[in-house]
Amino acid sequence: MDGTSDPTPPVDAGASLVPASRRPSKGCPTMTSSRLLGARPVVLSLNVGSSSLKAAVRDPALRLRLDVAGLDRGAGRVTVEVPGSPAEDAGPCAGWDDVLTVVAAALARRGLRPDVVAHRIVHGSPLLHGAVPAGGALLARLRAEADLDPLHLPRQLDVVDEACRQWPQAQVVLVSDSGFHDRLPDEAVALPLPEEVRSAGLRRWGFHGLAVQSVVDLVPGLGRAVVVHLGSGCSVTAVDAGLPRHTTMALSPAGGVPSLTRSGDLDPEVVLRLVGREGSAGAVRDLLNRRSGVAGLSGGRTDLRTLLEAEDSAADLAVRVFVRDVAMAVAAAVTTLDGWDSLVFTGGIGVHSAAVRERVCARLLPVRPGAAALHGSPSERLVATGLRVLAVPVDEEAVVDRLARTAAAREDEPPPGRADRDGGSGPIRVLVAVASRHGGTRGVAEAVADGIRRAGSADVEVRDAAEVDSVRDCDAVVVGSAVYQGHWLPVARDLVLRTAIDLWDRPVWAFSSGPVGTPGRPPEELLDVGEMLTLTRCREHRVFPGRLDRSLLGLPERAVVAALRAPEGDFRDLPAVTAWGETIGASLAAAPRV
Ligand SMILES: Cc1cc2nc3c(=O)[nH]c(=O)nc-3n(C[C@H](O)[C@H](O)[C@H](O)COP(=O)(O)O)c2cc1C
Ligand SMILES: Nc1ncnc2c1ncn2[C@@H]1O[C@H](COP(=O)(O)OP(=O)(O)O)[C@@H](O)[C@H]1O
Ligand SMILES: CC(=O)OP(=O)(O)O
Ligand SMILES: [Mg+2]
Repeated sequence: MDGTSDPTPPVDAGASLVPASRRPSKGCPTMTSSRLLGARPVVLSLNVGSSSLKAAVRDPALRLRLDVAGLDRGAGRVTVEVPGSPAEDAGPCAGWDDVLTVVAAALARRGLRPDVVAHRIVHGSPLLHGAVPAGGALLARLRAEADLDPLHLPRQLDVVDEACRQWPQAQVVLVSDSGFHDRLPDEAVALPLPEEVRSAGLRRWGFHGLAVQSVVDLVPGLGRAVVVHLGSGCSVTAVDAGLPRHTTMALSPAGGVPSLTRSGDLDPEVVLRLVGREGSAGAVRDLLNRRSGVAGLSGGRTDLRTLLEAEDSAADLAVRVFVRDVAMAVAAAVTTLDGWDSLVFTGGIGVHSAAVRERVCARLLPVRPGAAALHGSPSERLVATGLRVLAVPVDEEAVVDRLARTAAAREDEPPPGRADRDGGSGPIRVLVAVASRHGGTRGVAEAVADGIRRAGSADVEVRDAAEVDSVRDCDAVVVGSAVYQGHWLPVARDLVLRTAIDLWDRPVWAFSSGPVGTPGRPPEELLDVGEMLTLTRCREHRVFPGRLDRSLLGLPERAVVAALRAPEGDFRDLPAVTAWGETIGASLAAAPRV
C-alpha cells in the first residue's frame, strides 16, 4: 500500500434555476426566453486544460462526463461516462479544432441540449470574479490579454466562441480558475515590487483554484492542508479551514514550480538575458511556456511514465529537478500554516503516478520529526507521523457547475430594462455618474443632466460614481471624472471596471473635466481614458475645462498645482456643457436602444 486513500466520490452540487428572459449580451448570441423553461436547467461545464478537455452535463444530477486527453500531442482520446455504466473509450479526436464537435455529438446522441454553457477561464483579472456572464466587453478584454498565457486563454476563448455557435440558445458563463484565491492574505498577493508597478496590476492571482476548491468540497476534515496539483500545469497551495494561505503560481500559470512544459519561477536576470537572446518578449514567452519545465530538461519529453522508465541522464535529471522543486514548494507552503494535517495530490500525475508521489514524499521526510527513522514507503512513514496523505481525483467541472448555477440564478431576475418595465413607452432612464474631488466636475455633470432633460422627456439622475453599485436599471449612462495628474479619479475607473459588462449593453458617453486657464493647463495627455472608452464602447468623449479654487486644496495639492503652473479660477463653460447634454438627449430620444 502506498499510503494514499481511495478517491473520494465526487459530490454533485447545484441550486435550481428559475426561468427568465434576459438582456442579450454582445459577443455571445441572444438567449431565447424559452431556454430555461424547466426549473432544472441543463448546464454543460467545460474545462479546457493545457493538454485536455473535460466536460460534464448536469441538470443538476450528473448526466454525462466526457474527457479528451492527450490533445497537446495531437493524439486526443475520448472517454465518455454515463452514470451507472463504466467509462467507455469513444475513439480518437484529431485535435483542438474538432473537440467541441465531439462534445456536441455526444450530447446530441443522448438528447441533451444545454441551457447554460459554463467554461473554466484561466486568467487573473479584476473583471473575473467567481462566475460571470460572458458579455462582449469581457470577452474583448480577455482576448486583448490572451497572449499573457498562450497555453490556455486563446484556446479557452475559441472554445467559448464555438460554444456560442453550437448552442445559440444557451447562456454562457465564464468561471474563474483564480476565484478560490480571491481570499489569499495580502502578503501572499503582493509581489516584492514598487507600489507603482503593483498598482498597474502585477500581483499574485493564483490558479488551479477550481481543483483546490474541489478538494475542499470532497474531503471532510481537511484541516491545514497542502494541495499539490500535478497535471500539465503544476502548483502547490496551502489551505487552512477552506481558505487559501499561499499558492505558487502568481500572475500567470507559467510561474511557481516547474510544469510539464513551463519553466516556473526563474531568476529575473535569466528572463532578461533570454529577451536579448530570443529577440522579443513573445519568443521568450513561447520558450518559457512550451519548451521549458520537464520538457526543457528532458529534450522534449513530457510523460513522466516514460521519463521514470528511461535510463538516460536527461530523463533522470528532469525527474529529480521536478520532484525537488515540488517538494521544496510543499515545505515552504507549510510555513504559511500553523500546523500541518493533510498532504493532497491531485491532477493527472498526482492521482495516477504513485512513483512521483513517493518521490515527493521521500524528500519531505525531514519535515516531519521522527519520520526518517520509521519503516515503510515514504508516504506510509509520513502517515505514521499523523499526516493524512491523499490522492484525490478532483471534479473541477462540478465546481464550475455549482458556481455557474449560482451566477445564472443571480442573473435570473435582472432589474427590468425599459422595454420590460413599461413596454418601452415610459421615460428613458439616464444615469450621469460623476467623480469629483472639489465639486467642480459635479457642476459639469449637473449641466450635462440639464441638457439631456431639455432635449426630451428623459428621467435623468446625477450620482457620485462611488455610490453606483449597478447600472442595470438605466437605459443610458454618462460617466465623467475630474482629471488629476493625467488620470481619471480612481472611483470613476473603478465604476467602469465593475460595471463594464452592463455598460457594454447600453449607450455610454463620457467626459473629463480638467484643464484650467487659457490655454488649458496642464497640457498633458489623458493617460488611461482610452481604456475606459474601449471597455464601454463609448459613443463620444469630451474634455471640458475645469475649476481651480486654491482655498479648497490641501498642501500637497497646492504644491502640485504650483509645479504644474495651473492658474486659479473657474474656467468651466457650463452653457457649452449643457449644449452637449442636449445632443445626448436628442440622440436618445431618436434611438433609445443600442
Ligand atoms: C493637484 C491637481 C492636479 C491636477 N492635475 C490635472 C491634470 O493632470 N490634467 C488636467 O487636465 N487637470 C488637472 N487638474 C485640474 C483639475 O482637473 C480641475 O481643477 C478640475 O476642475 C477639478 O475638478 P473637481 O473640483 O471636480 O475635483 C489638477 C488639479 C489639481 C488640484
Ligand atoms: N499514470 C500516470 N503517470 C504519470 N503521468 C500521468 C499518468 N496518468 C496521466 N498522467 C499525466 O497527467 C497529465 C494530465 O493531467 P490533467 O490534470 O488531466 O491535465 P490538464 O493540465 O490538461 O488538466 C498528462 O501529462 C498525463 O501524461
Ligand atoms: C492553471 C493551469 O496550469 O491549468 P492546467 O493544469 O489545466 O494547464
Ligand atoms: Mg487541469
